[in-house]
Amino acid sequence: MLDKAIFQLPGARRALAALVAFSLARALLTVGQAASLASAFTNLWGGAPVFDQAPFVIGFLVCFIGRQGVTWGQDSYLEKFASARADELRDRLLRTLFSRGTELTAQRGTGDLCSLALEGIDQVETYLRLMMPKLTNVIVVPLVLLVWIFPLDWVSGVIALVVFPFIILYMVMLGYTAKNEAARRYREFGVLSNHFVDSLRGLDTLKFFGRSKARGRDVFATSERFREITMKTLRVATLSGAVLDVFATLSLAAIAIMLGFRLVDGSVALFPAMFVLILTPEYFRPVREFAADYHASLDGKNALADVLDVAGLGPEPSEGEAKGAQCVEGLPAEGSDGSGDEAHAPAALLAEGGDGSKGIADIRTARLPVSAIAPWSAESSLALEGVGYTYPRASQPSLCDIAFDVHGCAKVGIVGLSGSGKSTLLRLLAGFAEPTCGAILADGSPVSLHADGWRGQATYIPQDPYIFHATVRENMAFYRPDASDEEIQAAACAMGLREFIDSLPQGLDTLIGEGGRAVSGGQAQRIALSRALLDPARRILLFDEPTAHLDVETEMELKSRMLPLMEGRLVFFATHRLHWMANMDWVLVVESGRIVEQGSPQDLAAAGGAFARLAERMKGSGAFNGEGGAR
Ligand SMILES: Nc1ncnc2c1ncn2[C@@H]1O[C@H](COP(=O)(O)OP(=O)(O)OP(=O)(O)O)[C@@H](O)[C@H]1O
Repeated sequence: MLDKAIFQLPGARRALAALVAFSLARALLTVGQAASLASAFTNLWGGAPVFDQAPFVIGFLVCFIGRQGVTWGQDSYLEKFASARADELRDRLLRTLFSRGTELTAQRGTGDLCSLALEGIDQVETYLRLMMPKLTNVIVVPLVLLVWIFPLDWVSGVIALVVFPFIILYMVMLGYTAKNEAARRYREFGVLSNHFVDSLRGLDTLKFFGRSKARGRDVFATSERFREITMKTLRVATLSGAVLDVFATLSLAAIAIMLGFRLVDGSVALFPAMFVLILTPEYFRPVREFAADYHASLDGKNALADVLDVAGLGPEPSEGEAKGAQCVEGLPAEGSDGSGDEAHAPAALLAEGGDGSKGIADIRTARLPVSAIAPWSAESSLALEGVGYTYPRASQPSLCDIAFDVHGCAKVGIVGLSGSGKSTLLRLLAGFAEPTCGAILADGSPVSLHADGWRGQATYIPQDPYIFHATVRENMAFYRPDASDEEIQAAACAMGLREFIDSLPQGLDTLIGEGGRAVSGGQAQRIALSRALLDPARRILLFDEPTAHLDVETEMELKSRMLPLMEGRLVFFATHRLHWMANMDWVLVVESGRIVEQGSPQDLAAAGGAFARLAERMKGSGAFNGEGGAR
């Protein structure tokens, strides 16, 4: 019944202790209420004057008001606790999404993550608010009431005691059924969210290929499945609640009937009979309240497990799981807030034998120091040693034994056939993912490129840079919101955006991106390049096929603007278009996740090895001609 995940929340033990105290107060006040009422009633039955009952009436009122006060105190305490935990979880979740977003969206899907961040956290809050007090009430209240019932009427005490474990057993059995149904419903909701977002994103493609109606039917079918599972879960919930109610009512009736018979034959006095009769419904009330909300809170329970898992706070995988997975992410150090600010050891350094096979538990507990990364300069160096990477859930590594080093403001080209691992290598260099084995050294010290110290000085420019729903100015000054108009205008000129901006109705203040004015692929690239240009602190540029979908004329024009931007910076440039390699200082040739050749472009071209073969194979698609021009 008690969800262990709750204990992973800060202050959960203290909150449970406070709730136990509230439950205890509630139980004692209930006893006070019952005793006052039973006394007054017994006295009146015995012919005592009405006015003499004033102390009992006052006692009853005091207990009644006290009980309302306890409920109010408990609710407000929990309100604060639940909303503080929900805020922390939302904060933690969002920071994890911003830090490991690309990896997580690939794993779980955008729609699922959106619903987790929006609805999921609300469900967790409701879950904490509803279930924690109900749980302590179920445990504490019946126990306290039994302590009072037994001495006064042991027969009723025995009936209540015998019935209670059956009720709990029944609840546990139903709980399992409901849990499975709710887990299925929760999973289905994630599928539905992903399906919906995916359909919206791919609407153009679906329309173009005449598949939008079929896709609409798919979304309908998924929604229907979700509806059916929801109805099934509700059926289980309603039925179980009703059965539990009947069970509790029958037990109550049994105690009442027994009391009635014994009252008539004189084996029990009126006061204990009244007292027990008043307390019995209170004895079963916590169980009924728990059962009534149990099903409603299951989504929150699933969401809590999910949030903790995504935010990296979930239960640690077993040794076996860890060994089975070659991919072990860099994990925040103890006390870390997960922002990546703290130094934490790259998992690679902790893996034995360089294959990432050491147990995850060892890795979580290991605390090797990781150096801070200094701002990149002409004297800096970066070395990858035996680096490998396996995507989560992938059976094969995408990168193996990657080793190279770069010094100062070098321009490094990364080439290879489609699927060879260029983007994966860039993702590691951008700090989007941690190597699963091997080590990364900056200036000779182990580092995690996941840390802000690296990310803060790197710019990642993919094939389709993301244009935010914001003004042109905001999009360009993304890394430096304080950039002056003059600086933005200068960047616009340098990147060939002048004409485009002049053509916009509100110039730099025109809204672009989704829901605003659309921009072409080339314009998006220029905006992304302006972002890097406007922030001189960004001395590391990571290009992932930035011109792959541009026509040759646009590419050549853009190239003439990009090359000056690369000067005085460390550049990694992954591309299929080999003419760029003539402008690089060093080239890495990747095949099936391994670097098969590296060297200066001229040496590689002369060597007649993998690079020369690749150039031969790519003739006609912007091949390498040794002079930096496409042919
Ligand atoms: N999210 C992922 N999960 C599992 N495997 C992946 C994932 N992304 C890429 N891969 C696999 O990793 C390998 C390398 O992919 P990567 O995208 O790095 O290649 P690439 O050289 O950049 O290809 P391209 O030139 O087509 O972009 C491929 O086999 C690919 O299928």
